[in-house]
Amino acid sequence: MHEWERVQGQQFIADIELSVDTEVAAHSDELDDTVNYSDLAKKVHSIIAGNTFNLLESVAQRVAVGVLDDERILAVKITLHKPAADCGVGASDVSVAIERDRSWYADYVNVLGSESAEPSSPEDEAEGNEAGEEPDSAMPVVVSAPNPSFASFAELLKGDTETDHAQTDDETVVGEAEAEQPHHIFTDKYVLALGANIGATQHNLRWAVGQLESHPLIELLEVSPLVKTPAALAPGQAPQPDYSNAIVILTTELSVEALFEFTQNLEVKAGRRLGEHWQPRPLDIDIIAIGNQRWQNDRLTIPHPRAHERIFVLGPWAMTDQEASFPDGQLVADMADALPTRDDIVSFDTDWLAEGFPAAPLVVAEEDPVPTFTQAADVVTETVKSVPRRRSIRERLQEKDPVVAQMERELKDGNEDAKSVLNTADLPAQSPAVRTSTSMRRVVVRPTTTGTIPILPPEDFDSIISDEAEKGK
Ligand SMILES: Nc1ncnc2c1ncn2[C@@H]1O[C@H](COP(=O)(O)OP(=O)(O)OP(=O)(O)O)[C@@H](O)[C@H]1O
Ligand SMILES: Nc1nc2c(c(=O)[nH]1)N=C(CO)CN2
Repeated sequence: MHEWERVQGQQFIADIELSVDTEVAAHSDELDDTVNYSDLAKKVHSIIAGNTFNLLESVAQRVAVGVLDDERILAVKITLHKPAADCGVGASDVSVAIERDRSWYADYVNVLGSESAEPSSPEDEAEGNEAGEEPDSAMPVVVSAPNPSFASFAELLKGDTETDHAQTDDETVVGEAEAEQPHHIFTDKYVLALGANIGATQHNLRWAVGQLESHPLIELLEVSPLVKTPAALAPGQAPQPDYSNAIVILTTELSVEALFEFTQNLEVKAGRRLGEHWQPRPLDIDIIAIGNQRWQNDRLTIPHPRAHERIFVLGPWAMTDQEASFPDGQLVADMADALPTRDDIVSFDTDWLAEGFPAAPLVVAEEDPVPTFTQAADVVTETVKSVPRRRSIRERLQEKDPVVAQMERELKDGNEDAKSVLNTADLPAQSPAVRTSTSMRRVVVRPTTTGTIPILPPEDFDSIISDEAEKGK
């Protein structure tokens, strides 16, 4: 494909042959029981017109994925014509024909799903430890606390940016290594929000980022710091442990539906149970935004309908991409700063991927009850109108988190549920670490480092806060 063709556009003609079971529709005579060719034509049109491709083969394959997103379609043959192809001897029709079926689609969507190790239980992990090594019973997450005097989310990590990206001898910049590889041609940035508030939260979030990172059709661009916030609850919902959340920004050749299916599978593999809305969860992945696209179907609404009021989405997103905006032009950083829950980020960790990507999630066994807490967590309701009680970050850090305190007490009393909630049994790292980044740059990979992070007594936060403030200058 020539450069001018990509810039000026060109005409394509797609012949699409579907393999569909027509038996049901033949009996019912209902349009809903078969594939509506008008809907399909619109979809194929939006795939071809809405993306930039280098090769006819890429266009054809992307159309095949879009067609097979409808699981009633068993197989598809696509012949894609370019009637005005410039072959150097005058325009002539050039075409590519491909055939794809459901089993190809399943592999395509879950390329790694079939290869990755089976989820392991916390018990397996404990057994798998190196000789004599005790699982770390310390609270592993809080390594850095927000600077209480930060001016805005966009400014928050500015001081960190250079250090984060200074390349040392043993780091490889993925962007440079990739320079020789073909570039992904899909330009829209996909913004995903990851969250977890039960089980091995940090472990499972790192695993999920690793799964996205190693999917051959996904190019990971950015991962935000891991932020901790009180659970936003529906009115009347029982208290829950605090959430850990992060934003991942990527581009992909998967269709939105295929990406969604992949992320839903990750949630299931991490042990997500179906049930109550907004129940505590070991892994949640939402698609927050896709470039400036705005649309809705029966499974997805883009942008995510509740993203604009969630500090655990806007905060880490703004820290990662200071220029990010919603399709209406509003800056994510401004929206984060305007939220009444702005100060609810009790801590954030910019180095949370340093230990690399675990090979498998840690799953709390199906029969285990979801842990219950006898002491209330901070409860905020997720509507901007009801402003939650606000405490300063400093206050929050000085008081011990009530849920953590409660769980530590329960741990002392030998309560195993509390142990799993305290995220105590992270696997050793399996692959190079991706550092979180704080501006729109390529992900930096460096060799794995291991080590445990001790619980910090509250008084140590003061020195962290002043160090952070120093760094921010
Ligand atoms: N942008 C989106 N990203 C992810 N899921 C979405 C999106 N838009 C709509 N959904 C739908 O939401 C469903 C998830 O519902 P569920 O009750 O589990 O939501 P949740 O993740 O618990 O809460 P929330 O969507 O408020 O974060 C998905 O099955 C999906 O169909
Ligand atoms: N802090 C926080 N609260 C939540 C979250 C979340 O990710 N973080 N997700 C929810 C349902 O998706 C409900 N409440």
